[in-house]
Order: sequence, then structure tokens, then C-alpha cells
Amino acid sequence: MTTSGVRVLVATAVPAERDAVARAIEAPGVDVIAAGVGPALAAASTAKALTTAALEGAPYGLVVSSGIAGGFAPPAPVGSLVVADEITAADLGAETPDGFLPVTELGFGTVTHRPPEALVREVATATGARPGAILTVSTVTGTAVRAAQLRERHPTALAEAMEGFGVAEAAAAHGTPVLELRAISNPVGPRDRAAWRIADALAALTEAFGKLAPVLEGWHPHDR
Ligand SMILES: O=C(O)c1cccc(C(=O)CC[C@H]2O[C@@H](n3cnc4c(=O)[nH]cnc43)[C@H](O)[C@@H]2O)c1
Repeated sequence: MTTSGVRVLVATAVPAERDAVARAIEAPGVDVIAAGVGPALAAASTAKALTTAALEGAPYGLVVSSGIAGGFAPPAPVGSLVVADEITAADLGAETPDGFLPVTELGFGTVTHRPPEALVREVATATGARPGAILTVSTVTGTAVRAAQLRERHPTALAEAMEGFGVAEAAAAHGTPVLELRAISNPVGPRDRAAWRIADALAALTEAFGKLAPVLEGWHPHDR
């Protein structure tokens, strides 16, 4: 339990990200899981953890999607931190001869979740993370053309990753607020996996969560 009594679930994709976050977390009541890669597995794993906690009578009051991410240049350079003011599914929809249509324009569901504004501000201040949209994609962008298309469709986008929207959908199903905080390991654009600065990004993530503890401890779900 954090000092405020709010239990926090942090969902990363892979064990290396989980360990980078867990290294910085000493507060009881903050659980960190490796929920898997991609929005579907992240949603399923997060929903399972949220349901288990609720059935045990100790529900989470906040869910955080976290890990490394691709950053859009110039606003989100490699090594920097980003915090989502919106978590948007960027490839959930239909291709048409006139371009991409999000599922909302097809009459279904949602493509965006918004974390609590006050919490986003506090996290940005505490960690130095830049606030902006973080996109969730099922396919890592691998060309400059695709990167430009995404930025054109989402002018406030700072980064893309593969889990945030799935984690947010699970949180929303439980009525639990969500946050997404990521460290940039690579630029979004032409694929060059060898150039990903994973170790630097994981170190930045550990440092960020070290600074986040007082924010989480002082936060109440009604502080939206
Ligand atoms: O190989 C390793 O040591 C290692 C350590 C930590 C993480 C990884 C991953 O491959 C994590 C995959 C995870 O990262 C996100 N990600 C990172 N860059 C991008 C991107 O340009 N576009 C989309 N997603 C990105 C994503 O959330 C993946 O799940 C490896």
C-alpha cells in the first residue's frame, strides 16, 4: 500500500522493463508485472491482475503502462521520458481508398483514453517527462513514410509503443485511472534495431520511477 492507501499496478511488456521499474520501487502496494508484448496480451494480463486484486478485496486505484518506446523526432529524442496526456490506438480501424478510418468513425468503441490531467502534470514535473500523446501500435513503425503518416494524423504524438491502449482498456473496464510513462529507446522511423539504446532507456526508466514514488504516494483517485 502506498502512504495514501492507493494500490498501484505497473504493467510493462517484458521482464527487463519490469526489473528496471521494480529496482526503483520500495513502496509496498506497488506491484510491477511483465504483461507481455502487444495490446491484446497487455490487456488480458492487466485485466487478470485487476480482477484478482478486486476479488481479494484489495483493488488497485491506479494502473501505469510503462517501458521503452520509439520517439518522434524532434520532440522526443532517445533517452528522454514521455508521459501520456492521451493514450491512442493508432492502427485500430480500417484502410480506405481515402485513407485510414479509426474504429470510432466506423461506429465502434473508442481509440483514446485520457489519464488524469493533474497526475500527468505532477509526473511531468517530478520526472522531467514531456507530456503528449503516446500512440499504441500493433506493428512497430519501420519507415519514414509511416512515421510521417502517424505524425500527420496525430500532431501531438511524442512516441509509439505497443501496450498502452490495451492496458488502458483493461483499466477502463475496472473504472481505474490509467497513466503511461515511457523512456525513449529509438527514433520512430526506418528500422535499425541495432541502434536501439535499450540500456540507456531502461536506466532512464529506473531514475524516473525513483522520482515518482512521492507523486504516487500523495495521489488520490479523486485528484483528477
Ligand atoms: O532485448 C532487450 O534486452 C530488451 C529489453 C527491454 C525491452 C525490449 C523490447 O524489445 C521491448 C519491446 C517493447 O518496446 C516498445 N517499443 C520500443 N520501441 C518501439 C517502437 O519504435 N515502436 C513500437 N514499440 C516500441 C514496445 O512497447 C514493445 O513492447 C528488449
